[in-house]
Amino acid sequence: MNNLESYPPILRNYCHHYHHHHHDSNIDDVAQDYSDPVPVIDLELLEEEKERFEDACKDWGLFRLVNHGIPLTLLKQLQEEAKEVFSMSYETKHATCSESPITYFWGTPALTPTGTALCRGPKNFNWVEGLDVPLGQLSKFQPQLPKLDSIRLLLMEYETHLSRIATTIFKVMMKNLDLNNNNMMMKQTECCSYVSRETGMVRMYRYPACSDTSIGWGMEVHTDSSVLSILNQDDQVSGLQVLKDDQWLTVKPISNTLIVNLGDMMQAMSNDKYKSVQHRVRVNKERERISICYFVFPSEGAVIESPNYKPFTYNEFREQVQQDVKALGYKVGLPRFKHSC
Ligand SMILES: O=C(O)CCC(=O)C(=O)O
Ligand SMILES: [Fe+2]
Repeated sequence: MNNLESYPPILRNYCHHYHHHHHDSNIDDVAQDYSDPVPVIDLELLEEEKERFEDACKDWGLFRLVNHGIPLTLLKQLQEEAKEVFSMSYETKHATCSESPITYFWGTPALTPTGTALCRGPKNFNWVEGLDVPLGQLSKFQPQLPKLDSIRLLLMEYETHLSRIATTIFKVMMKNLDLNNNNMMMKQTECCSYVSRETGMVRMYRYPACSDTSIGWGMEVHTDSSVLSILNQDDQVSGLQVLKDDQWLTVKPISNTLIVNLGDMMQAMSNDKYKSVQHRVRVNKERERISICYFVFPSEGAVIESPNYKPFTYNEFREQVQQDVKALGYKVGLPRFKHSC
């Protein structure tokens, strides 16, 4: 591991013995062959290839998006700049929390910001650092650090693409689910209530390499609470795994593709026809991994209604999740809102 001072102190202690192993040859899990069981969906052919798209939503809850219209240069530049931001010293990153809406965390993001993970022991937290970026606020502030300001501008450009993609995908889903004339949709004026730009966010992650196999996960098994999540993952280093038919599959890094996963809100809106997919992130032994994840949510106050569920808003869902994590240590999620509960 190079650039030791960029890592949170506990991570340094656990991984510093490793850096002399770092070399680029002999990396077995870089995708060289493009065979990957993950369904490939062409953004321009969502309606033409309806069946393939429907199967991906029902059987996988995840797909690989191609022909997404985001310039490859933008995807790569974001990856590079995210890497640079993470390579700043830990103290610098930590200090950015207090000066801008962008917040830095490490350990478990769900339980949050810094500090709390310290007392839980090095093997009990997630092997990840992250930056939380509320997209609705990007145009309203200017970070002092030039690196942060530069990534802020890139993210603003990226966000216009992501919201276009999320809206396009969501509209076709609503059509396929035959929800266009549904009560839920009629009450809210537009589908945009369910894929809101204002509440969208990006989380950038760095998963440090770690050869210590007793170290747990980059991120433990979970489903996303979002409507949709769109992931720009490192195009060299793998880590993301998805549960399909009770088996864990590694989602290969393939340049110029995005990974879209359906979140809990989408599963509820579809009345469980579509799946909010379970996934996790493994720690890579040899190389650190960067991923940039976009989450889109319903707008504040948008009510989710479907036969299996009591009507609820995303805010109610989020609060319930926070409460459960605090009280039980894990997220219960959708079952809390089912009629049978
Ligand atoms: O880093 C990744 O590949 C996935 C991250 C993720 O699952 C999440 O942020 O919810
Ligand atoms: Fe996730």
